[in-house]
Amino acid sequence: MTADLRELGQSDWDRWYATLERAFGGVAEQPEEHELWNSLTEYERAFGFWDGDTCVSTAGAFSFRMSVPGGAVVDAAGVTMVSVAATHRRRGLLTAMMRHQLDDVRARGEALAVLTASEPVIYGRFGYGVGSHQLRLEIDKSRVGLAVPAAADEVRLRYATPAESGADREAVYAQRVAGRPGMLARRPGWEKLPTLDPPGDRNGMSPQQCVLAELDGEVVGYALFAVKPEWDAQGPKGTVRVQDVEALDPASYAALWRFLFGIDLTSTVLALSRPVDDPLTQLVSDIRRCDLRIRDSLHVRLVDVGAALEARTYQAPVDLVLDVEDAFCPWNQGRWRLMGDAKGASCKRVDDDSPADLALSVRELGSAYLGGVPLTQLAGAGRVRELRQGAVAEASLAFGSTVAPWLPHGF
Ligand SMILES: CC(=O)SCCNC(=O)CCNC(=O)[C@H](O)C(C)(C)COP(=O)(O)OP(=O)(O)OC[C@H]1O[C@@H](n2cnc3c(N)ncnc32)[C@H](O)[C@@H]1OP(=O)(O)O
Repeated sequence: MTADLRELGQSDWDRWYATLERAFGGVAEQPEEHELWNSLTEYERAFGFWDGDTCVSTAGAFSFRMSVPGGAVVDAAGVTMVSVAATHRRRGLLTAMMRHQLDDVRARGEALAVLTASEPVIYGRFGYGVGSHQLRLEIDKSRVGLAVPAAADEVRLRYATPAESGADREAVYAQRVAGRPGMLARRPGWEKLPTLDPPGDRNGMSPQQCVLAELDGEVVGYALFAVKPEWDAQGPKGTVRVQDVEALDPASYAALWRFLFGIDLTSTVLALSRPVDDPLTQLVSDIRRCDLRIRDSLHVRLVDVGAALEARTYQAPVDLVLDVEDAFCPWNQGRWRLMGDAKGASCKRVDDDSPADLALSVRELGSAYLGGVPLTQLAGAGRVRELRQGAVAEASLAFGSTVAPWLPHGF
């Protein structure tokens, strides 16, 4: 087999994207999805292997800005649309694409690459670690109450169409980004993603609905959701599927959830992706009846260890030498001295013979980077080696985040 890696040309998008769709089972997306992903494709960052005239693999990246612990919003390559045709699988095409892409990310000066994986086993070999998780909640409303603060009564709720509420929702979202690591600042065009709602994908759900929360005439929160009406011999048993809830204050947040729980003729509230520290889990009266499930969300790769570790801040003062193993991006391999605190950090190569305090691979650094996976946990699994007593605890405290990282939507 000879296949050439080519940058994506404008006229090749349909064939290129069809290769991706086929690798995901061959069910064509709805026209609205095609149009959106076509408009968001960054052609100069999209490529694939071609076997003659046939596209046999795809990959791309988005030029994201992502929040990191401390509140900075930094460049990150959002790896996306990765596929290899089943006719060409397990011959190294993915590996070749990852090589090409990580070299390109480095050349662009982006210190981080991030992705959501179709299967979590794929990307560890390329230095990605699971850096954030998401909660799924399926709540039996008949058994679960909400302890809503009295101030929620001051919040006014009103329906708005998803389209007409776009500017208000984006303004709220934008204010939330810096406060939670792993959130993406949405560039123009991306505001369409949360309200992408092709009729062919609804499976009995209503079109997407939106409710805005207002305090003193200002929009301070929103909920995007859909309702699936269902009935059986005992009466109504519909489902409220929550796509997103964001609010700028606790009262508005609780008021929005109270609204979602109160929708008539429904018995279940289903939230597919919430942060693992979602205050909702403290509002509910019976956590067991929320059927919590946790799964991996954002996979994080430090492409430039020094620049990435300098881009975030640290919860507690830290001064450590890290011995980093990175076979796929050998420019990161070796010892780095990290000094930092809540104000800033420096991370430089160690040229002298200073001994390392911790030994870990770049994959573990990716897991710990956003503050969602404690280094103590990774050490407990034998994935971080403590070379100086106490170093794991010091590093774990410093790398932590007061707010759990979370990615609100896929890409
Ligand atoms: C960010 C995103 O877009 S995620 C979406 C990823 N895409 C998909 O899941 C679509 C369906 N799957 C595919 O298209 C392909 O199977 C891919 C892209 C996952 C893998 O492509 P391939 O070209 O077969 O991978 P490649 O041959 O480079 O494999 C490299 C190594 O990873 C392993 N590997 C690749 N895919 C998988 C997998 N799904 N599960 C376990 N191991 C895998 C291979 O066995 C190989 O291991 P080895 O080096 O020990 O031999």
